[in-house]
Amino acid sequence: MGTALVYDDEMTKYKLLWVDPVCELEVPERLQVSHQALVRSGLAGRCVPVPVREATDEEVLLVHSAEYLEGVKKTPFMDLEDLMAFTQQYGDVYFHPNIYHCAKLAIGATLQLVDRVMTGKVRNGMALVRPPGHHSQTSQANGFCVFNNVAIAAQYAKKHHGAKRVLIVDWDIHHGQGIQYCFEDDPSVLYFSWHRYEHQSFWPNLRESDFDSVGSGKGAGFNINVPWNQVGMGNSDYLAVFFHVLLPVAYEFGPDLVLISAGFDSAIGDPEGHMCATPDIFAHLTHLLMNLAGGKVCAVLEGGYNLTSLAQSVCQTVQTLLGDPPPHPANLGGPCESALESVHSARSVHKKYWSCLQHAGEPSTKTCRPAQQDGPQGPQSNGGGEAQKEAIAWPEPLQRVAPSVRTALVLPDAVPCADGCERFSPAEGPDSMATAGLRKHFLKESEDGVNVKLLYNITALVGKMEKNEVWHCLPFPFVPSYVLCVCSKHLHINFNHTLTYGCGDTVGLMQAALGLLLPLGYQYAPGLVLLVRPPGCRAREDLWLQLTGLLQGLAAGHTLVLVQENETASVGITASCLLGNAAPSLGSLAAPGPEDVESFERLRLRLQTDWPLLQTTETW
Ligand SMILES: NCCCNCCCCCS
Ligand SMILES: [Zn+2]
Repeated sequence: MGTALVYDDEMTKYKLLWVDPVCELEVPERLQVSHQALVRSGLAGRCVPVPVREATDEEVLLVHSAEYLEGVKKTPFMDLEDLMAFTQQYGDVYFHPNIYHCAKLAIGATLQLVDRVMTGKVRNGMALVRPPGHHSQTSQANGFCVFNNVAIAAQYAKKHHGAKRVLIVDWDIHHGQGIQYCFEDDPSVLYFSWHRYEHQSFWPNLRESDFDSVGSGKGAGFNINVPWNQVGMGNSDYLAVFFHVLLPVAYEFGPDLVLISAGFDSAIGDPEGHMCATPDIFAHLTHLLMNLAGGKVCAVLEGGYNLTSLAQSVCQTVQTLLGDPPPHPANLGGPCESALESVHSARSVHKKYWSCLQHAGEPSTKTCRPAQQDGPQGPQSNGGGEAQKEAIAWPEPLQRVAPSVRTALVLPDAVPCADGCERFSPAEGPDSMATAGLRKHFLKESEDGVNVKLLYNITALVGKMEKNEVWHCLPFPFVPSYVLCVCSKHLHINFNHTLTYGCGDTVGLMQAALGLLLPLGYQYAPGLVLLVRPPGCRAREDLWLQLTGLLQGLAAGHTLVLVQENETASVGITASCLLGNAAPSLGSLAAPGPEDVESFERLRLRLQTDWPLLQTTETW
């Protein structure tokens, strides 16, 4: 199944007709540069093009009031004076004779995407739209938004596709208050948003954007706000929130659809965000969501006002939706103190609603630490609207070149090759340092009779992966069961980092994968991931497929999965996972067993000093 791309340049045909320094950022070029970047990189050509359509009144009314819709309907016939007057009643937004048409196309594009994903015509996709939507509310436009595209899409998916649980991930740098208000008391829609907040001093300056707005009534626990109280947040801060707040809850929630309010003003260089996360991080954020909901992920453009980082981030997102493994994550350290405070606050206020957070600490009674002079990544201009003094530069994301063979299988002749894969012939070609290292190690082990021929094949495969000729492979059969990460600097297998972690059940393993293995792996930055399925894991096939999917975020996707002799049946589904197809949904996860929680916490606390991406609370 493919990846849909929904775009129409009609949505570039409105713009600001008067002087307004707040709104001048929201320009038609935002959509043009994003689409052109997708075309030039060849990514658009790999997507399934899906036409836009206008939303019907009924679809607009899923979220907005009739009187608001009636008012907006009049704007195409207004002259400049009336348009300015009409605009005055709302905040930080502008109208144009063609914006009503474009706003209906933005909803229609989003719903076209939802239709194709929910009916299985495509696996996932992206809608490149403007005007954005996440700030607009029942009866008002706000923050460049006229209709709430993503909120309407969630209601539409429930009503027309029987979606029971919809997860909305809003990674835009502004709080999508319009979405929060829409689902405040609705437990069928889990809304997650991080946003620049600076203790309510950043727009839209709302008290209800803070971490203690958790939803109300039956919706309590289904609204998660992670406020950024400093600018300069980077890749490690974003990943820490995914590993320790969003993903554990998302897997417990078990959505049947994921909508991403994909705003890229949270990327480096953005005049609104003032953050430092690089465009490649959106490849990882997208990847980490792609095994939820059986892979049904719809990304919908919201903000993003630096045309360079916007275009690069859109490409990173779409290339990952297409199934290409993300690049090696760049310069990961631990999250900064301010980010840790935000992570801790969100976890502690939600521990009563989500069993995966049951061991989170209590809300910190500490007053917030005196603000550092500089943001975590050095000096940033501190004003919301201040123009950045020095132009921010960052390296262009590296080309993510797809090797000729994506997944190779080393199988006994009797076992049929899974479709889409290549059967790998035994080792040939000169030993690289890497394969020599592996060979030396494995041969040392060969006293206990492990299949030496197989080992040669494995080491040859590693050599091919190292030369990026093959991404994944599935040599088979194999005996021992341990997972080891092979570091990327030079190949040494450092068993100090072998992490043995016994789990009672699937839930415990899944939470350990999210809160321990992934942060550790991302920080360790291995050159190769060797995933060995222990005997008898057929019983947890879906869990192992989740792990196989998630771990492809490491080592630029170079994954070696070793399968037991008696598990021929799992070769096909494992190969499918290595080919980029989503793992089957786990559904909603139950509570992890207390003993699992105990051992998980003990291990995390022991390791977090050396591996700061494991931290979930501030260290002071
Ligand atoms: N000082 C007021 C700044 C208002 N900025 C509005 C930004 C809307 C972003 C939509 S993603
Ligand atoms: Zn925004």
